[in-house]
Amino acid sequence: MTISIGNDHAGTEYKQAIVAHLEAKGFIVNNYGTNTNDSVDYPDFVHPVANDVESKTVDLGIIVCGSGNGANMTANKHQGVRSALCWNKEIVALARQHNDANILSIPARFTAQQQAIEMVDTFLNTEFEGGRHQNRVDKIPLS
Ligand SMILES: O=C(CO)[C@H](O)[C@H](O)[C@H](O)COP(=O)(O)O
Repeated sequence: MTISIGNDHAGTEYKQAIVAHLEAKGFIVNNYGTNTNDSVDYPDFVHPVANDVESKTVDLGIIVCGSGNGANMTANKHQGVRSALCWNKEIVALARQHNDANILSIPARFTAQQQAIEMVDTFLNTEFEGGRHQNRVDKIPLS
C-alpha cells in the first residue's frame, strides 16, 4: 500500500520517524515534505496529501504539524477527504471505525513521538464499521 504524508516544520522530526517506520513495514510513502526545520506554511505540504486522497491516488494520508489543527483544516477543504485530528490511539480507532477517516492529522507538539507511531499503526490497522456510520458519513458532503 502507498501512503502520502506531509508536514510543516513543527512535524519534520515526527514525519521522518513515521516514514522510517512505514518503509520498514513495507509501505511505499509519498513524502511531500517539508524535510527541514525551516519555518514553512503547512498548506503547501498538506494540499498534495489531500489531493492524493481526493483523487484516490492513495487510500490513506498522514499530515503532521504543531497542533494538528491547521493541517486538518486544510485537508478537510478537499472533497472526499475526511481528515481526523487525533491525539491518542483510541481516538484514531474511532475516527476509522465511525468516521471512515482517510487522513490522520497528528499534533506533533502535543504528542510523544512513540505515541504518534502507535497512532499511525492504529490508523492503518483499523477498519471502517459501515452500517449506521455509513449513513452519517454519506451526509457529510454539502450537496
Ligand atoms: O496550524 C498550526 C497551528 O494550529 C500548526 O500547529 C503550525 O505547526 C504552527 O502554527 C506553527 O507555529 P510556528 O510558531 O510558526 O512554529
